[in-house]
Amino acid sequence: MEGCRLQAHEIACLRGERLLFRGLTLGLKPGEALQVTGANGTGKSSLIRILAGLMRPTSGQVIRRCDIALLDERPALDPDRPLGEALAFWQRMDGGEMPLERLGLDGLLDVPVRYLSTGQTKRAALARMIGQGAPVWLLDEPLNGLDADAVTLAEKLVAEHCASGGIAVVASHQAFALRGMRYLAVEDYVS
Ligand SMILES: Nc1ncnc2c1ncn2[C@@H]1O[C@H](COP(=O)(O)OP(=O)(O)OP(=O)(O)O)[C@@H](O)[C@H]1O
Repeated sequence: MEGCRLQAHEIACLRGERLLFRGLTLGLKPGEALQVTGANGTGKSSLIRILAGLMRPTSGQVIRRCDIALLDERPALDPDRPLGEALAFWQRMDGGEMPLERLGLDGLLDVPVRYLSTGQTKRAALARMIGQGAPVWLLDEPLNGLDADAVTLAEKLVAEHCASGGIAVVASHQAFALRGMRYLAVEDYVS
């Protein structure tokens, strides 16, 4: 993860008729974490999608010098398959280990994905993201639907990722406890 970098230089995002932000610059090195804050609709998810390479910035440049894993509201798990099979599909593709027991998923492997609760689905999405083994984690509202214990676990998993040289960007209007976290308020980049 040593040469890994995630940088955005003077990026702007126009969606429809609305300029969400402009002149936004950020840079993250191994071990660093950033929380993107802002009220609903200010552009947190849009920024995450731009950093992930799923959307082009209207202007400016993004530099990604390593693999990226994205966690958002779409877990990309086949709703008709049992959770174990849906995760095994990604494990074959990605090759990494998923901490199923730690995430409390080991007892749910026979349950079809569509029957999982909101929090269980989020924990499954976390497992999938971890299994990707990517140095950069982009997490869009990772705490939505999690109970207090699962919130603490998610914070711990991100802390461990950064402690081992990973990079994390967390977009959330909720508090995310992480020592050394930096903050970027999208509203500061509204024209
Ligand atoms: N495809 C689109 N075309 C036009 N406008 C869009 C599109 N997708 C999102 N928007 C608008 O862009 C704005 C920012 O959306 P975004 O999802 O990035 O905000 P957010 O800060 O993540 O919000 P929330 O906290 O509610 O998740 C919103 O006003 C939204 O309606």
